[in-house]
Amino acid sequence: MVRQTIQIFARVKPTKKPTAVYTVDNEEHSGGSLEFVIPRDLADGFINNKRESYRFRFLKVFDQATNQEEIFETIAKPVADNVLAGYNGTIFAYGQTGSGKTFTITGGAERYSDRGIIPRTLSYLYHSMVYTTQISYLEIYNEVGYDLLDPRHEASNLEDLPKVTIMEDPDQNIHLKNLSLQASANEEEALNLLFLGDTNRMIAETPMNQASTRSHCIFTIHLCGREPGSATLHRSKLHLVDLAGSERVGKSGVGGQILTEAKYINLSLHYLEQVITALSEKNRSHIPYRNSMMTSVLRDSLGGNCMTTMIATVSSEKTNIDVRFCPIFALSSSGLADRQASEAQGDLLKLKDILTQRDNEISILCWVYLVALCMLWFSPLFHMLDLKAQNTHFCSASSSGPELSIEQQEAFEIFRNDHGDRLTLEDNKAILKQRFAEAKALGEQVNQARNRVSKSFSLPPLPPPNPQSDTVEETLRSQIEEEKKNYKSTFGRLKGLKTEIEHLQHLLQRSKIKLKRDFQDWWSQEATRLQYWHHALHYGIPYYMLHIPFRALSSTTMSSTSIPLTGDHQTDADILAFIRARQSLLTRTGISSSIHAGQKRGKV
Ligand SMILES: Nc1ncnc2c1ncn2[C@@H]1O[C@H](COP(=O)(O)OP(=O)(O)OP(=O)(O)O)[C@@H](O)[C@H]1O
Repeated sequence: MVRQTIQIFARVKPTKKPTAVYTVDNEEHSGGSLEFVIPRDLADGFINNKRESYRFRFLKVFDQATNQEEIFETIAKPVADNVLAGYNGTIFAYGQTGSGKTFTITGGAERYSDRGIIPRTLSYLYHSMVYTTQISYLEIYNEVGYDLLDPRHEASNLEDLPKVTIMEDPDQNIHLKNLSLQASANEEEALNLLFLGDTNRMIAETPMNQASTRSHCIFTIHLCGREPGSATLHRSKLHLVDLAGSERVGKSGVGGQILTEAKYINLSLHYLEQVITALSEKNRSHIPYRNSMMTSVLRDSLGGNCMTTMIATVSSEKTNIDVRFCPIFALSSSGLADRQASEAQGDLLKLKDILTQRDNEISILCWVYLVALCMLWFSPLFHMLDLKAQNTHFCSASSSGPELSIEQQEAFEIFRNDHGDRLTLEDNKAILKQRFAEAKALGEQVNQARNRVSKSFSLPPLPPPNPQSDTVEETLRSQIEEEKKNYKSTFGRLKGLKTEIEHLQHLLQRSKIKLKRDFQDWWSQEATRLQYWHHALHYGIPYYMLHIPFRALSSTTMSSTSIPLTGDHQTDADILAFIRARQSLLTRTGISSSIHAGQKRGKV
């Protein structure tokens, strides 16, 4: 297996504020370099021997103008290709708080073109080949793991959520308990999971960044697929890691919970540095993975034939730049990046080596597989041969043959007599027969004892059935049936009554409304009538004249008087004119005489 080098790139965050003086130098063969010039601060004292220039080497340095597409093409695409080929991969964003790690890994929220490595990689993977894909999103906060895709995240406190724990099987494979693997059939589903996880992340405001991510987040894409035309399935995973911002505790001016978080963050970043430095050392046998949760989780995806890429994000703002305390520069100054730069030229050859090596490994694996298959087929034969050999061996050993090994002697221990001499096969058979007979006799005794015990504990026999109780039961049962029937019919009747009552209530309601309307009509007519009566009395017109139904008068007759029958705004003169007109009309039509007659008969 060819070991892959860990590749480290740097990205300078664009800024509008005054920047520290820095220069970027990207040479084709020797990689890139980033140099900062930080003038000595006189406030530090008269004697100040601090360095003013800091130069760091990376595989490539991306300056402020670099866009997200370029970052994906150079950094993430090669790793994604490697993952598609069946190898694990990890991409880290590493840097000070506010230097652009989340922007690089997830992306900015303002423009579509600001999409970061995760969305672009998902799009690339889904367009590359048909794979079954699963997503997990782990958050490591203060060295405790949480599942960011756990639906309970929104409703519960962090402490109430189940903690993700690391378990190791005998083959030293890592398993994460309580971390869900969510199947995502397409890019959209995967992006939804990313957004769900991002909303659940632990974010706090720090003096250096208003929305500083306080935890390490590992977005893992688990792939399972086969290359076209191949029957072999391969599994691989790609970890996209947004590390919590490293910060100088003194400088960030924080306390309380944020100070605790900062301590955890810095400590875990320190352990990560240790692992990365150890991986880059050629003859290093022990890699300290177990020191932190993050390195334990990423153990199978760091170093070896896994492609590990780091992008060191740098903010060139004067207030933020403190190269001496940014851990990534510690890595760079430890010579790791230097080594990588010089190794950059050999990468192409190495990749070729890897592929040849892989081909060799595959052919070796095929041979091993073939041999294993043969052994599986012939194993019964081998077993028979082995038994035969053992038998011969034993028979010869039991007489006067060669000495047995200690294990064989222990296995054959029962075949010795009281003096420790080995017995012949016939003797052994006899002993076994005798022991078998003894065991049988013992079994017999146990059975007898069991019978005795069960007899002494047996329950009294059941009383014979009582015919009288049967009839009582029968009567009771029929009574219950009768009651049930009664209940059913009563229930039916009640139901009918209820419907009837509801119907009557409805009718009542309607009658009430009608009555109200009739009363209102009657009342308005009565009011008008009273008004006329009042005027008639006033002007000496007999009461009976007003009792002639208004409808008895034809509309034509009324129109000739041009006085309306009813009206709220009639003047006294109008009403008087109406009464007079009615008086003359009654006289003309002769109705007044019949009224007189009726009045006399007491009908009016
Ligand atoms: N390359 C860039 N281009 C444009 N804006 C950027 C770039 N890098 C970062 N930013 C902006 O800078 C701000 C801080 O960036 P970001 O949140 O990614 O920093 P961070 O390193 O993840 O911080 P922390 O460690 O505190 O979470 C954001 O508003 C982000 O949009």
